[in-house]
Amino acid sequence: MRFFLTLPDGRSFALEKPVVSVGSEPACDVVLSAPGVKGSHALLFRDARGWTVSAAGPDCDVRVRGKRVELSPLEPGASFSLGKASLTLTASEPEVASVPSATPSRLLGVLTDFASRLLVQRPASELLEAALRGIADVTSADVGFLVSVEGERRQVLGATGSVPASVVVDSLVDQVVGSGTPVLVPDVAAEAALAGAPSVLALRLTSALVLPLRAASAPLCAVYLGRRLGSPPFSPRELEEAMALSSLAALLLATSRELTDLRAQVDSLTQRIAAATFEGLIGESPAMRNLYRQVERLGPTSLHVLIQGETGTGKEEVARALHRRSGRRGRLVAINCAALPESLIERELFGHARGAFSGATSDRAGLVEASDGGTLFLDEIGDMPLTLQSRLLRVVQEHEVTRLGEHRPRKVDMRVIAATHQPLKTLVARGAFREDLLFRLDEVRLEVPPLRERGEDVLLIAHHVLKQQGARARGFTQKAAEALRGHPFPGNVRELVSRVRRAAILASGELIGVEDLDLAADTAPLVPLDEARDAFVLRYVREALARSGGSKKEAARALGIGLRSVFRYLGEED
Ligand SMILES: Nc1ncnc2c1ncn2[C@@H]1O[C@H](COP(=O)(O)OP(=O)(O)OP(=O)(O)O)[C@@H](O)[C@H]1O
Repeated sequence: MRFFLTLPDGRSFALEKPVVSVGSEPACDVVLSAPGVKGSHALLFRDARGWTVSAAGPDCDVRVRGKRVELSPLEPGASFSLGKASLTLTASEPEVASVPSATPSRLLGVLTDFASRLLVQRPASELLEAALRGIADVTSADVGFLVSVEGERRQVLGATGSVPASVVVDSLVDQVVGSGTPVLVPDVAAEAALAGAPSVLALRLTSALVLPLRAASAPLCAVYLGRRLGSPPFSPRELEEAMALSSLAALLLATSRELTDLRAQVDSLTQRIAAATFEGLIGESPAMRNLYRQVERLGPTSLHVLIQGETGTGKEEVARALHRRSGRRGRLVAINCAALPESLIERELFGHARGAFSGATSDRAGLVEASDGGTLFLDEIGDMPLTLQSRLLRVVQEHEVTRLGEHRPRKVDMRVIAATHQPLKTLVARGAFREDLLFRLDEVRLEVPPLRERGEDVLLIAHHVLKQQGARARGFTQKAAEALRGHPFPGNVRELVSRVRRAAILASGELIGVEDLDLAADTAPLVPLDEARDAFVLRYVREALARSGGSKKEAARALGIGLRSVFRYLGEED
């Protein structure tokens, strides 16, 4: 059954779309100029029960049998009025027997195929081919092809049979690409403008259906379906089914593209991480590369090293890297001076003789002896009690240790690496740290930069942690990546690692979002504007410095400010 709208001037408008707009504006499907007819006055739409008329707004006068209505079903033959214009819905049997529209099982088959392709990732070209085959099958098209349109460039991406090259320069394809809406031509012969179209001639078509297929940022495609002599024309119902499938296919393509992009991103990050890894440390920022060079140079020497950096920046990792690069055959023995009470540090470090204190039931070597031939790592050296510092000085200076309760010193060959987040010079000034010990430990100093000055390293480490977790999520949303880059990370790498680990457990999809990382910007406490501005300027200047490999001159040039300003913002004297 085909439906028509008979207009006041006797013209008949075929209702071939499921929704038809009526009004005085030229953009409407049915343009009516009569008193009382608004720009966009009414919509006619079709569902399983038939056609319904609906007023487009509260001031649009729509009447059925003289009664004003907002919404009213229309029987075939029913008249209704829009303003002063009277219209009638008429129905007629199609002149040619129609092809039975896709049976539910055929539609279901195509839908199932689409769904299964969502699960098994295929290349986009394969998905497009499958979409074309599915749509051509459901609409019982005699021919079908798919053209991609990128500017002037057109390309046949797939076809159900052989398709001459001339069809790509086709006015129907132009029309669909230009408007982004489908075109249904039930009877090509009746449309003089189309009768000579290359596709119609080359494929000997009697009826055509052309649909747009757009998948996110992918180039627009047109699905061209045709029927030949002997086949009935395409129907509006087939147009609807084809459009539904084309939308689904677009979704399928968009998802496939997203997954492909994500995989490519993960692959490239994996390669970047591999190239940016040095002895367990990850980072490709100039600051970290500089650190790697220093570790490489200092590793094989026997110089004592003082590692300075904020908490959680990776000082212990740097100490381990130095030890591995030292070639020393012994172990790296670590002690955290902040974690133990004074008496325990003493026993742990220096060892004791049997009976040295109550409970000392046997002789025991300390960590200093255990590091013989290797490295002694003294973490949080700033917290080493003053009373123990002189004993430690002897160890560092003389390379000998005396166990508690003994008088005989024992020779040890170890290298000392100490780490601290505290400014030891200030501790010396306060009398809390021995200056002579500082000189001994500070033969060379390594600065581990805070994470916020390492640029993209944040993302590399985040991806590495995610991979290590073996989580379902394989990446971060754009917003989450931006939030990670913008977060100041007061707890440095340790904070980053724990945030990502937690997010990996919480995230339910392929990508970790800002909410999973608990980094929503608006949850941060507000600070006075001046403070926020200063903090931002400092961070930005440091970032510029990091990107310019530490060159203040280059950073100044990149920021468009003078060299003196760079010093000023960094709080340094020039
Ligand atoms: N560059 C890096 N790449 C990857 N992981 C890192 C990096 N730096 C540190 N980590 C990880 O971050 C965590 C903290 O590092 P580490 O314990 O070495 O920091 P720290 O500066 O010694 O901390 P603290 O100041 O508390 O002693 C560890 O899990 C470590 O493996």
